Amino acid sequence: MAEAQFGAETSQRGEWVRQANRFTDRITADGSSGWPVEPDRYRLVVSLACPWAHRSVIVRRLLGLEDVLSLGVVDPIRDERGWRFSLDPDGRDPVTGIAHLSEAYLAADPGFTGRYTVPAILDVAERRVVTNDYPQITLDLSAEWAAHHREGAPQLYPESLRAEIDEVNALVYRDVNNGVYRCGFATSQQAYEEAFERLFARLDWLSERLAGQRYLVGDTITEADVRLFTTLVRFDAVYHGHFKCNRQKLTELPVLWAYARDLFQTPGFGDTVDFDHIKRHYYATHHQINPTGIVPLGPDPSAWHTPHDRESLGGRPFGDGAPPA
Ligand SMILES: N[C@@H](CCC(=O)N[C@@H](CS)C(=O)NCC(=O)O)C(=O)O
Repeated sequence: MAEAQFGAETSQRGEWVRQANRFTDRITADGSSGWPVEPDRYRLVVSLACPWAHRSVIVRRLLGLEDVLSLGVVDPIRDERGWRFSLDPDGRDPVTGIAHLSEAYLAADPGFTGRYTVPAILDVAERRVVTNDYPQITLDLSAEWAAHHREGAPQLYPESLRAEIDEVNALVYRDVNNGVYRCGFATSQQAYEEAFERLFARLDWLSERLAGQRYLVGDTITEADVRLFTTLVRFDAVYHGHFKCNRQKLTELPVLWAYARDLFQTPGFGDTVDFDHIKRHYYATHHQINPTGIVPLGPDPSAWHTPHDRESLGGRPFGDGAPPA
């Protein structure tokens, strides 16, 4: 199933072209979208393996939204019906009662034929997907859910920095976040090489930028750091080998490695990383690029805890605010 779905997203030149997000409704503070922000009404469903979903897990935690927006975690290994709640008792999500995420997609649109993707926010009572629009989900957690943020929550998407954050995010998305997939899912040598060159050129650009500043935009953590982190933290575990992104390992790129460790050691980042889910998902489910399904034992993750020495660059992770508890 996964192979056929990936086939539909492969161009004639062998390039990977990601499907558009189908459910783009927004949950808003004023309810004008028809989906008002409301504690306990919605459920965020993620795979801990998935970098797009990981963004929302980090942002939810940094903003202290755990008590108002619950989290469902699917099994990193999908079956023929896609993501499933087989980690939960009786194989059902304890809040919505569904066994497969596809049930919530089909409840929203019985004719849906795309991939059933995470992250998705479900309306609990209706057991249906409201949105799988992952770039908008995190921005809305910042802007629309502000009334429910914890005290001292950071401004991840401040008005004054939005243009710069958007600009950095667009480049990081094209060349890095999605760039690793374009390497891994390329089906022609040329498409792979083009994606590879763009990826590492952008990592060089990021290294230069981050050599003199602690965070990507401004002097505190923003949405831009969250988005880059979820790719960097997977780099050596899966992208370097499985997706053939192997000019260097992250650990061989000193600035980015220190930057990634700095974030990893910040509450909300490293404590949301699950290397077991990450490695099993990528290596065991992309049969077209790893037919044996063997999951490598390395790399040793203990290096993530070594000192990063980036405090001297100035900046404080949460500005005047406090880290999440
Ligand atoms: N919604 C986006 C991005 C989210 C995404 O790709 N999530 C992956 C996991 S990292 C997924 O859910 N894949 C399900 C599948 O391929 O069937 C998309 O449709 O491409």
